[in-house]
Amino acid sequence: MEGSFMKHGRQCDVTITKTHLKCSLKNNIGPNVQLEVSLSDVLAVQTQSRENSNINSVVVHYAGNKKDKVLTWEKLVLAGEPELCKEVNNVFSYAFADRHRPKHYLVLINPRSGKKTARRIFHKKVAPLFRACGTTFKVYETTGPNDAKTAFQDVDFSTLDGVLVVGGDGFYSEVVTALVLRQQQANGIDADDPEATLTPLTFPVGIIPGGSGNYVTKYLHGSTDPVTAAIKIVLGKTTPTNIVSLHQGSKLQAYAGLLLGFGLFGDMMYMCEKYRWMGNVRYKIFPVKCIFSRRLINAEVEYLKESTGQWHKANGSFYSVETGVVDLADKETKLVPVFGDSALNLHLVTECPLGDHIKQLTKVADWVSGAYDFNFVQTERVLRYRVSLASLPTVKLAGGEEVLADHYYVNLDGEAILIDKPSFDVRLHTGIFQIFGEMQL
Ligand SMILES: Nc1ncnc2c1ncn2[C@@H]1O[C@H](COP(=O)(O)OP(=O)(O)OP(=O)(O)O)[C@@H](O)[C@H]1O
Repeated sequence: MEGSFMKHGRQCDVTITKTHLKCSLKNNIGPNVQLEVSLSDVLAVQTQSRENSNINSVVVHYAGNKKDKVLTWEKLVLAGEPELCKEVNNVFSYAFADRHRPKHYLVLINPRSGKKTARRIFHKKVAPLFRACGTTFKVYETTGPNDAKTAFQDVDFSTLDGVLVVGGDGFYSEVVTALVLRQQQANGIDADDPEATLTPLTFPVGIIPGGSGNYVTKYLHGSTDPVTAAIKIVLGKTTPTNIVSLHQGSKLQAYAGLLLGFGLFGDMMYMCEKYRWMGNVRYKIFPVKCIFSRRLINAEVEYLKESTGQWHKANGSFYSVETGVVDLADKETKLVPVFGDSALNLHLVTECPLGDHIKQLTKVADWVSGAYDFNFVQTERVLRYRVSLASLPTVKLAGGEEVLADHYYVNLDGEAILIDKPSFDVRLHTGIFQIFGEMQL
């Protein structure tokens, strides 16, 4: 369709094709200003009638592209005769007839995430966008750790188009764990059984970054901007993602959606959690301190190889036993994140000179390819693995239970989990849910 509107008192000729909206804004002192918006970037269209006037307006909300993969919420306001505005609205309704956009969300906010700004981020930057796009939401603010599941009481999950997490990676993992557990309970599956096959979630999960690291959003959108994340959620495209279960004894500890690292990474996270009051500066101090006091841990690692379907064994002393749930794969000179891979890359880091170790860790931190191509890093593509710490000293508790005498930790999505049993199990569960957004390579 074609039509002439007014924009800020100037004539604006609009053409809407099957794929684009094109505007040509008359400019008296220079060439006309052209604007072209792909219909796939249109977030919503509203028509507004003006009191005591025979002119209405159409507001087109769309995603604008800034540099560094950041998206902006843009509005094009066009004034025109009521019939013309109605026609524009009809054209968009027709063009969008077969597109499914989420309509109703459950939003969980961790008010203590990062710099404690998650609440403000959601209400000031995200909620107005959702409202403009006609989406409704129910908000729950947690009152402390492990409170996310309280939000699920009285929620009819069949009416939800998604659950949104406003916070950091640790909170994402807490919410995902609570959602996956709820789904298993509803389907009579014992999540404490490491052999259990999990039932997937029936709705996508989205993240509005509000934490300190925000790596899941960084990996997925290439930016940690909350408006970009909100726009991706409104656009409704999703990516399948995996989780990894961590079992100790006969108990599920948690599900990880980002990473799981035992040894050095666990120690680093434990120290960062212990000194949380120091703010983000702790992430600069303690990783370095932990590298200089790195400890070798005697362990036997059994792993189920993807290629052979057979169990294999590695015995020795390791600085770390680590896996990315979102894998990092070599692509030209960079490491790029891979969601929903068919296997885990298990990295076993063995004895090596400190300088080489720092070089290797720096490559990982800088996302440089070849970060795992060192002779002291053994990498295997696995579906699951078991770490046995049977050779480490243990003590008997009053109740007779035997626990490890020293403290060891797993870094699970940025949270430190104490490993006090002589073994733990890690298992990949593929395609357990969809996450809002598309990979930006
Ligand atoms: N209301 C709350 N008060 C205190 N802690 C909370 C609350 N709600 C959730 N938590 C806990 O806070 C922990 C950290 O939260 P989150 O991941 O959002 O922030 P972060 O650690 O600053 O960010 P990142 O993980 O990206 O570095 C989570 O493990 C979560 O269980």
